[in-house]
Amino acid sequence: MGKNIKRIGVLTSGGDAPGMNAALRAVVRACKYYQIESIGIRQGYEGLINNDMIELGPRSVKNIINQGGTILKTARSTEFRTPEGRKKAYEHLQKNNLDALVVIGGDGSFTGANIFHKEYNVPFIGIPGTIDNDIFGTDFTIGYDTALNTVVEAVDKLRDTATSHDRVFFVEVMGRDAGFIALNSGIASGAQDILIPEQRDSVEDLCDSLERSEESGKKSSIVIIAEGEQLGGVYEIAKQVKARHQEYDIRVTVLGHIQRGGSPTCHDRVLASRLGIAAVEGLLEGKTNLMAGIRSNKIVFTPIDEAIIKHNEIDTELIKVANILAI
Ligand SMILES: Nc1ncnc2c1ncn2[C@@H]1O[C@H](COP(=O)(O)OP(=O)(O)O)[C@@H](O)[C@H]1O
Ligand SMILES: O=P(O)(O)OC[C@H]1O[C@](O)(COP(=O)(O)O)[C@@H](O)[C@@H]1O
Ligand SMILES: [Mg+2]
Repeated sequence: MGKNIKRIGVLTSGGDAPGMNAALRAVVRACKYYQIESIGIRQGYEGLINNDMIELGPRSVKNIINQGGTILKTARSTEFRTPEGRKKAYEHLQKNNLDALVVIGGDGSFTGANIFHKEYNVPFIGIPGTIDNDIFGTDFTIGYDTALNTVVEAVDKLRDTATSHDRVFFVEVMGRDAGFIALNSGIASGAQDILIPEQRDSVEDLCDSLERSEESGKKSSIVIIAEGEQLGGVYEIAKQVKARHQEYDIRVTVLGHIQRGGSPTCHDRVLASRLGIAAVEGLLEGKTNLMAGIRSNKIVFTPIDEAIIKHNEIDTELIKVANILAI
């Protein structure tokens, strides 16, 4: 076993994501399997700063594989962004004899862990947990598949009412700076147009698309807009379309945090289970400053700097698919 790791601290940080519990369960059970101890840190980095931790064993994580959210709770900790906050965190880490950390979170959480490592040399491995799927080094982040399915289910319902009233629906989905949720849910829910931050869009193009839809005989349309869209917010975009087409009966729906909850899909549970075990095994092999991810269905470790700085490109084939099917 590498680096004398006997006690691992595990935390969930940043925005919660369905499947974080499944990842926690896998970390705790892998620790037991490899005969080391696992300690749960509550509320992300806040728990390190406030010494809020709990010993975990295989039975402490029973009945959570199917639960959304995170039983450890999560936080966006402003104090951890300060050297003083991280000093307190390190003191409590030492007090609890933690030899390494598993950080389940997004790019922000990894940035924090990286800075902490540079200052105090604490080994850590990150597990990508965010619905946004915006992390380089993995084909999928934990929670993304569940969020996609939630969006598709919701848009299917909107389609029923859109069709009944011959309306145009503008639906805003999450994705702070990324269009993965929008693009994939848009294809799966049969959207007429999909607006994502990675692409240059214009209200003119959007109107063209809606006009084409009318000309081809469609009586109602759904437009999916990522919250990070550069053109502006969904209400503003809807207003601009209405100004050009007063005859359109437009409605706006912001799906919001409903996308962050719910029981994780099979895909997210399996992904989380694999990554949780990989993170523990990585630490025991002496690995650090890496993110465990999955690419082409194989576990891969990516340097954390790369995971933070690089970005997954939007697949242009998917954009083509969306365009062809909107005919
Ligand atoms: N530059 C930073 N320095 C120290 N800690 C950071 C930094 N960026 C993020 N963090 C920590 O990670 C937490 C989670 O980051 P956030 O961006 O909110 O979510 P996510 O990890 O989901 O991207 C922050 O609340 C903060 O405690
Ligand atoms: O939960 P909050 O603080 O309202 O933040 C909302 C943001 O969190 C997300 O749901 C997930 O982002 P992170 O996983 O990076 O935290 C984004 O899609 C959204 O922009
Ligand atoms: Mg983030």
